[in-house]
Amino acid sequence: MTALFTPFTLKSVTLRNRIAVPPMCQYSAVDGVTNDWHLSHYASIARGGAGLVIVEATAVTPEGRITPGCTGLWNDGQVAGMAAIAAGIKAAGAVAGIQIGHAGRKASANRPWDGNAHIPNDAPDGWQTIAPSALAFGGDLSKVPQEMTLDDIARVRQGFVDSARRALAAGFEWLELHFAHGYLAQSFLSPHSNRRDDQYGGDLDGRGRFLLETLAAVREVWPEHLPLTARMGVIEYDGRDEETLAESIELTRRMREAGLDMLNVSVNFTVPDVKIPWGPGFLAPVARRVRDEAGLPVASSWYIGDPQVANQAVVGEQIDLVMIGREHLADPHYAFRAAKELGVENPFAILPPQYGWWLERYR
Ligand SMILES: Cc1cc2c(cc1C)N(C[C@H](O)[C@H](O)[C@H](O)COP(=O)(O)O)c1[nH]c(=O)[nH]c(=O)c1N2
Ligand SMILES: CC(=O)[C@H]1CCCN(Cc2ccccc2)C1
Repeated sequence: MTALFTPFTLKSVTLRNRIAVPPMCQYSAVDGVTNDWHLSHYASIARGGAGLVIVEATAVTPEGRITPGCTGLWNDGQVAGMAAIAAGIKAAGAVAGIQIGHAGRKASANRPWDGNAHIPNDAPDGWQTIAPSALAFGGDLSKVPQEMTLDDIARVRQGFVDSARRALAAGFEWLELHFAHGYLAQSFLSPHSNRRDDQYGGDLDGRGRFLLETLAAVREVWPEHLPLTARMGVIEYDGRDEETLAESIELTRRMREAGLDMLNVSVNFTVPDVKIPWGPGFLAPVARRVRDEAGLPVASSWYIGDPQVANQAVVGEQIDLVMIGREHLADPHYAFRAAKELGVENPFAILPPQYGWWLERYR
């Protein structure tokens, strides 16, 4: 059996293979509401044969969007569109997941193809950003955020809880908390961005509190039998990697005890000037370390698109689930192509019969 194409069971959910489409912003929503772009995008990518499709970072409050085009679940009017997307993913045979988050000091930005930079607060589609401390990310994201009050923290934490309820109502069976990539939760954890001197800052207990409290609060409303996961940066590549990794693994242990079912291991992106050693599967050994030392299944990502690299990452028990992003943008049928390349028997069964029946018979 080719490891990449073996099923994976987490709680009561079984994926048909180890290939996941990670969340990838489409920047195409209006007031957080999805439309036909999202419906066709997610259905067509799910038809490619991946086991799990995770819908893009979806904001838990309006000011938590990265751009004005980001999706939201901060109100009930956003549920119907998400329910149609979840149904389309399931109809294609994949498990429907969704990521919920808050962009923190990286919010209120233009779409990448509109320059990626912060939108001024007084512009029609800009807003005041909030974060653990009044420290700007830097570069094109130079707006100084407002330091969050304890009420802000409680409101955003409740936003995660309410969005999780709406995700469940929409029919999603896999929830991922966005604790990575320099957004709000990650910026609580990092000493680079969290200089608070109250119970949400200081040592790991303080800097990890928002993440742990949010996880515990979401666990209360997310059914025990469905996977509750988080994506978290565990390494910054800022010269302090050993400390960052040790803290991240310790926090992951605590989150596992609080009900986390899997960690999706990623990079921090908390500060702009870092030296990330990009390369095929470069993060897999780091993910393996988190898996072994924190004692829970892990997913991971970043340049694992080559089917041989992806398969090896599973065979070598580095990661349990391979998140393959950009390759799916280039080819929604990535899983079919990988199956052919890895010599899986009957790769045509990976695709829906509308496509597979013909491709198998007339080559
Ligand atoms: C267009 C686009 C949009 C997003 C992303 C990427 C890209 C290209 N990525 C990161 C993505 O999930 C993935 O981890 C990275 O792209 C690395 O994997 P690949 O090297 O692309 O397979 C991303 N990550 C995340 O946690 N939430 C998100 O919403 C997004 N959005
Ligand atoms: C929302 C999120 O986590 C995303 C938004 C888009 C950029 N992502 C990070 C990224 C950087 C470089 C290449 C691919 C991806 C993070």
